Amino acid sequence: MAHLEVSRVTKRYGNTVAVDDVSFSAEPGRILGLLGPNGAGKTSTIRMITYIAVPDAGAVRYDGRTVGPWSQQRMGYLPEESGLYKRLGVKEQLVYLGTLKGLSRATAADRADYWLDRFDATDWADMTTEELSKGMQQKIQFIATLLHDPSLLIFDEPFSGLDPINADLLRDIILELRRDDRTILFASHRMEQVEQLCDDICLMAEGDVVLQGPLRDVKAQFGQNTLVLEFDGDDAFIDELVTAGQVRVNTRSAHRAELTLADGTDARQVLNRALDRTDELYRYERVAPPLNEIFVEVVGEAEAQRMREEAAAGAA
Ligand SMILES: Nc1ncnc2c1ncn2[C@@H]1O[C@H](COP(=O)(O)OP(=O)(O)OP(=O)(O)O)[C@@H](O)[C@H]1O
Repeated sequence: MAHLEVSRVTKRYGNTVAVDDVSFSAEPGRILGLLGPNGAGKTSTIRMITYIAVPDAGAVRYDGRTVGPWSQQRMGYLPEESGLYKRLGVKEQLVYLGTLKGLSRATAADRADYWLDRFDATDWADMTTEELSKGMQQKIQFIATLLHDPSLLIFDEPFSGLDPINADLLRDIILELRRDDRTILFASHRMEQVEQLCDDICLMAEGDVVLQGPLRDVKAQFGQNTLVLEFDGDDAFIDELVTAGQVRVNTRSAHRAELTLADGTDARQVLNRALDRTDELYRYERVAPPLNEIFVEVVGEAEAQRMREEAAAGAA
């Protein structure tokens, strides 16, 4: 079974240790979320997996063998920045990129047609990349990543620039690839996306892995300190709880709030307050914290805030 193993890798640039003794593995049929703020070392790690860079120490193995030019043929990498040729036609470019990965022109053309159709992009086949919107370019780049049928896929912020409909389409295709037993690595700042899509996570900060494992196990470690409330009526009780230091607000809208209990606060106090102040409390649930809160706990509020700002900037 094809399997990716990153084993004690270190990468330095001058005095900067971009990646410091990092280990993790990724399995077929699962999606591993590589998560962390800017500068955490995600891109440097991906560059070693894809053999664009070589580790100063440690090794990356795919299917038991150290990565090299051989493994590049079996990997598909969607980088954060577009790597398309602006002046080439969409299909012409896909065929060319396919031949670079070892496909015959005929096979590359057939696969390009198939994927253009799946992405509802057949009409763009003769347009040049520079004529396309950022979201359309992202779809073409995604197709280029899949064309040679790689068994390992690495997606760096794959949803950037996509509207919700296309993001759903992309998500469906990623899940289809997972069902097809590909090994998938998904790097992102967007914790809610990682949470929705990933089976396993690897959280990096400043070159180190600070948390890793199956998402469900990671969440279970952090207990059920989160409350989901849905209600009708006045929501001022939430402000009172915040002012009293009993909860923090994760998300809040007119009839729904997701709150994190402060240490030492009894969930019952919050329940009683909600019952007392709202017209109707129609949902009260204790759940594991969202990934965002886990991140706050592990790396601190300042770093988490920085990452939320980056995610917001990336989504704009
Ligand atoms: N080619 C390079 N030369 C010098 N320093 C580098 C180089 N590439 C990365 N670094 C440094 O290494 C550290 C890790 O960077 P890296 O790009 O791997 O992080 P990242 O987690 O991918 O961040 P981002 O989310 O911004 O892509 C940073 O301090 C960065 O400045």
